[in-house]
Formats: sequence, C-alpha cells, structure tokens
Amino acid sequence: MQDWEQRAEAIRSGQKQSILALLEERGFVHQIVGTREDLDYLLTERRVGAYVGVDPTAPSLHVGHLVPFMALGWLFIHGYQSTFLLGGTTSKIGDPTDRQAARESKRPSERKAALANMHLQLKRLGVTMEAYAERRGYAREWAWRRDVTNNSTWYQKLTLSEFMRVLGSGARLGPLLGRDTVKNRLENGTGMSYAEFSYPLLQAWDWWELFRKGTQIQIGGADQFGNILAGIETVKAMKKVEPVHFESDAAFQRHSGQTATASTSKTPKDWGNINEPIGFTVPLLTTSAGVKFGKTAGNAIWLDQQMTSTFDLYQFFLRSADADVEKYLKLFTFLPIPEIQSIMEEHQLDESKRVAQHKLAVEFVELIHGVGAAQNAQKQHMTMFDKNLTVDSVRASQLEEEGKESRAPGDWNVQLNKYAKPTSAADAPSTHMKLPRSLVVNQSFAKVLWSAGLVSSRAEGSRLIANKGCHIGSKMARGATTAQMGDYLAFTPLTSTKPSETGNYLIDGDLLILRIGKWKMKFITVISDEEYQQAGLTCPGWKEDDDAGREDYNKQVQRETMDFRAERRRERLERQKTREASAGVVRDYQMERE
Ligand SMILES: N[C@@H](Cc1ccc(O)cc1)C(=O)O
Repeated sequence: MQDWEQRAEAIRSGQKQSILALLEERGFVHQIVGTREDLDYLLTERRVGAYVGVDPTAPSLHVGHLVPFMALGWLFIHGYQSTFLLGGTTSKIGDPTDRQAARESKRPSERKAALANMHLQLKRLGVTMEAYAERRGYAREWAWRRDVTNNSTWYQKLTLSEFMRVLGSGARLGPLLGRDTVKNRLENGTGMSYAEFSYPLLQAWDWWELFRKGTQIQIGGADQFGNILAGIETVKAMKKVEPVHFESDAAFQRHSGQTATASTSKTPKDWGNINEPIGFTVPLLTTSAGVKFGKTAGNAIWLDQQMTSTFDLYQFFLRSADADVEKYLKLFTFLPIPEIQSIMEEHQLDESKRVAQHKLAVEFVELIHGVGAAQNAQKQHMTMFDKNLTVDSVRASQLEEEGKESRAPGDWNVQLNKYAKPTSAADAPSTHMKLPRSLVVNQSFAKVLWSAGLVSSRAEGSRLIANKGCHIGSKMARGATTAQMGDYLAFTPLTSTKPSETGNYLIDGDLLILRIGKWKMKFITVISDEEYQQAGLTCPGWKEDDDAGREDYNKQVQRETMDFRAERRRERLERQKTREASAGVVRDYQMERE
C-alpha cells in the first residue's frame, strides 16, 4: 500500500508515466467508456481490478484475442488484479452485437470441448505471460494476481428472483432498445430472441459479480463498446439496490468523509467517480492490406498448438508487413518502447532481412508457448529459408517434429472434439506433414496441393500452378566433388505436368518439398496408405476418414435424438401424473362437498 501511494504520488507530480498513458502509447486504447480523466485517476489512485471476457464460440483462442489480453497483461504486471472471464453461460446465447442473425447453436459436446480447451488455454496463457514478463524484467511481486473464472459459476446458483431484484428493477429498457444491433434486427425483420436481447444484461451481471470484489474496469474488443456501456449503467443501477463497499484503501477512506492528504494535488470533489465502473475498448486490428488481423486466406491463426503449429505461428508474424510490424511489437510484446525503436532502426537498414518481424515472431511464440518453443521455431525458420538448405536438415527437422508429437500427448491441450477440430488440412497449417502414397503418386499436382492443405480446391491448385505460384524443391549439385553433390535444395517453378510424372518429383522416393509464394513451405513425407490409416491421419481427399467421421457424427445425432425422445417421454408421463393427481384432488374436493 505504501509503494502504491509513492507510485501514485510520482504519477501525480508528473515524474512517472501513468499506466493509462503507457497503454495509450502502445496503442491499446481505442475508446474509453467514460472519461479519460476518471479512468486515469482510478488507475492511479487505486489498485483496482480489471477483466476481459471471451465466449468460447470457437474451438480455440486465436491471435486476435491477444490484444485485449495484453492490455490486461500490462495491468497485471503492474499489480492490478486481472481476471480472464470465460463465458460458459453467455456463449450459450451468443453475443448478438453486430450480428445479422442469431448464431447457430452448437452441439453440446462441441460447446463443452471448446469450453474446456479455452479454459486450459487461458490458464496456460496466464502462466506463460507471467514467465515472459519476468524474463523481460518485470520482477514478480506479491500484488500480481490473476484469475480465470467461468461465468457459469454464478449462473448455476443465481435465482431468477435475485436477478430481478438486483438487476431487473434498475436496468432501463430505453438504452437497450436503442442499441444499433437491436434496432437493425427489428427493422430488417429478422427480429431477435429474448435471450439475445438479454445478452448485455448477463454481461452486466458478470461485471457485477466481479465488481463487488474490486473489478471496476472492463476491457473489450472494439465491438464491445455498447456492452461495456450497458454494463456501466446497469452496475450503477445495481449499486443503488445493493450498496458496494470496497476494501478500505486510502483513496476510499479519503473519499468517504476524510479530506485529501496534503501531498495530493486533487481536491476532494474530484473523488467523485472513484467508486464507479469504467472501461475501455482496444482497437480492431486490420493489416495494412485491409485484412482482419489474425486471418490468413480465411483461416484464423490459433493459439492451440495442434491447430496452428509454433512454426506457423512464427511464420504468421514473420510475414507481417513492414507497415504493421512496429504496431504489433507494441501490442504483442513486453519490450520497452526504446528497445522497439532501436529494433525498428536496425530493421530499416535492410528491410529484406525482416529483423523486426523475426523479433516479433520469436517474442510472440515465447509469450504463448514458452521460450523453448520460440527458439525452436526460430531455428527452424533460419534453416528453412536459408539459401543453403539441405535435404539432411529437412529430414532432421522432420524427425524432430515427430519426436515432439509422440513426446507431448497434449499435456495442455485437451483432446478436441472431432468436429471442433479444423475441417481441412488448410485450417491447420503445419509445415511438416505426411500424405498417403495413393494421394500423391499418379495424382495431378493440383490435387496434391489440395490434399496438402495449400489450396482450398483443386481448381485453385491449377490456377496457382498456371500462375507459377508453386515451387518444387529438388536436389541440386553445387559442390565440385560428387560427395557434395545432390545435397542442397533448389526451388524451381512447377509447370503443369501429367499425373504420371508426379512421382518423379519425390526426393529419395518419399519426400516432397513445396513452396508457395515466398514463405509458405510444406515438407511432405509420403508414407504407405496402411501406415497413414493406422496413424489415424486425415486430409482432403482421404475418403476412409470422411466416412468414419460421418458415421461417428450420425451415431452422435442418433444418440441425442434418442435422449430427446426419452426426455419427451418422461415429460409426457410427468404430465399424465400431474393430470391424474389433480383429477384426484378435484374428485376428493367434490366428494367432500357432496
Ligand atoms: N461479449 C463478449 C464476451 C464476454 C462475455 C462475458 C463477459 O462478462 C464479458 C465479455 C464478446 O463477445 O466478445
């Protein structure tokens, strides 16, 4: 508490940058829901809590989630209690903000898989983020407190009458009806369910639960402005029904009666909003090319290692445009601004070296998957895009990749529901992969590209080849002696070939190396169909698996239908019993009268 006072005083007197100024400098603050003054003041005077919520509507977190999370991370490492909230209950409704129609509801097994996976990811993120911050010089102190909370914890206990008493009486209909999403839906005729309409109120209730324990700040994506605003209004109304007393910190004591201490430059009337909820949104990132950040060719970049390998995560950042990289360094790393500036200076000396992108990539992988994974991904990239790439080094990295698979049977990653998994290899871009021989030999290259997940259709594959967009690696003689010959790889544009020739491109009969554009590589080991099947692998064009999958799915649907029928039967019986019982009561009653 002492430290806090000292720090606050340093900020007040202008000797130290306020945490809000830091967040602004790094590009985290899009809109403040409230006034800047109130937010700055609250963050300076009080060790408040802050939270960010996510609904598990996808099987995994993706890089886009990291913007609000990093804002929260900065607060965390400065001693503010930070909460990652998982919307176990809110995700059943689905946030209607900016949506033209309700989300399709997910099958329960799918929803649970996503929930469990995200829960683990959030816990893990807390750990890796903390470790990363410590390595960047933020010494861990007692005040670092973080939490992952699922909002189902309270919705399982909350009664409707309690909800109506505390929230229902004060929440106003006007602002809710005035929201763009609601107006649009009502005007364009698609309408809106009562559950969707209530979504912001549930989000407000979440805040209420956390608010009472000191979480006065909510952070959200750019689209969350309306929900945060509704939250502020609703929490304020709830406070009237049920007064909240925060732990008696200095600011609170001063506020509640006592005058400000002499060292304070503020006058007591400025304490006005110190006990109110307030929030801000972070920007929605688009790349300089106008694509929503975190998507490539329609696919999200996931934080789940099984869905996006560390190599590909690294590569995603390595590909960022020169125009974006500084912005990303500020948002996605804990590197101090002066260091970022010197990285940028070095970068500008020769942009083709991608100094800044490599730094960004290695820091990000470290943040998410830890330091070992980051170094590994970097090393792999250095070798792979090296002009002196050899077949041996490819084989070595291939082996390493396999070792990893068998060593880590997903400690952190729960087994994802089959249908929550990416639907095609293209959704899970991995550089190293295996394909069954029957899908390579005597197949057109366009189809091989499709099976390898490099294109989303065969037609796209043909176009790519016609445009000379696909290169194929082959051994090249470089040295003067025969011993040196044939080891280095050279890439030549693939021209359309007959399917019967595809097999000729295999290096040593089992390795196919493809490169799309400048950065996208695939190292494909071709194995026998039996082996492929036994390993339980799948890819576009692998029929057996599709059939097996469909069967599973049909069985599941059948089971659920049966459950549903059983439920109906139970209900029918129940109704019948009630009818009989009430008939009995009526009979008794009549008998009594007679
Ligand atoms: N509505 C938020 C997620 C969220 C859920 C619950 C909360 O309490 C807060 C935020 C979103 O869609 O991004």
